[in-house]
Amino acid sequence: MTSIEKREATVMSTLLGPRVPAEPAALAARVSVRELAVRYAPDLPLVLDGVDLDLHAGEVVALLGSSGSGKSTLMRALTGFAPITSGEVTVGGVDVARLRRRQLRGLRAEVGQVFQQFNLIGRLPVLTNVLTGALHGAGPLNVLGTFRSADRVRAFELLERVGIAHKAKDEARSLSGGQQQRVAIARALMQNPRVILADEPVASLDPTMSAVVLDLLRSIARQEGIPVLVSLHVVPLALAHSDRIVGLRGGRVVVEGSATDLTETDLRAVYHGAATEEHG
Ligand SMILES: Nc1ncnc2c1ncn2[C@@H]1O[C@H](COP(=O)(O)OP(=O)(O)OP(=O)(O)O)[C@@H](O)[C@H]1O
Repeated sequence: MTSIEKREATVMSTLLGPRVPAEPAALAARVSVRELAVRYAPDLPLVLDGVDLDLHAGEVVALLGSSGSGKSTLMRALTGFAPITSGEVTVGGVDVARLRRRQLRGLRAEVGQVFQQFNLIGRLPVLTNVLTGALHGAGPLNVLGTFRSADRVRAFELLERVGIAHKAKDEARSLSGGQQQRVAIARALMQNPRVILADEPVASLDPTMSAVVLDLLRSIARQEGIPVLVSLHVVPLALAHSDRIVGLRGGRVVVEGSATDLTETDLRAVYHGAATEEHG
């Protein structure tokens, strides 16, 4: 350790207090949710109630639940877009509820998001769409509206990674749904994300393309070590393309476990249970 490093270490330990043995990086959850409750307004009921969730490097976790069970709200809470009424949400060790607006922007820059409707800029070339992922960070756009060449190289590599580099110059709107979703994934990767949140990413795709996109997310999770949280409405897709399942019903986690161990009873708890409660 140099003398500067020693001085920094002393300052940090003064600021942070005695050193607590850290969890090994590979075991520490990238995302941790504890006893999360969300209420959108004081006069509205809880939308999430006592939710626990961990996301680890390299895993795909599928979020199941009927419409209105709180899947999107849980994802929004991870980026501070849903109010954290009580409980704790940490992303990369950062307590989301404590962040000020500017810090929240920083956090969002490190969270890759993939949506059902792709959210690309249709009239812009595919490569430019991927490059916009870099804008979340330091803003490498210069006054002429062009991007740094290093970013262009990286964006092209990411298009190769998702298998559509040959479409780099095409307008995004000219691509098929499956291709557009792969552009959206490349854009998310351009952010060098700590985690990827995919909210119903295959709801607009046919079964073949759904499998391609979910396979891609899984290979990214494994190869890049990025946890992926994906909400899905099609149970067989969740079973085939995720490592773990978290089932929400009425804002509570009612099922949590390995995708290979999910039983009919578990599924009933997630779906039929809700219907029984509502209509019974
Ligand atoms: N901004 C908001 N203000 C008030 N209530 C909201 C808001 N957003 C969502 N809700 C309510 O929270 C509940 C959960 O909604 P959410 O969108 O999280 O469910 P979901 O499981 O993602 O549903 P879907 O599968 O239909 O997308 C619903 O009752 C919804 O009406």
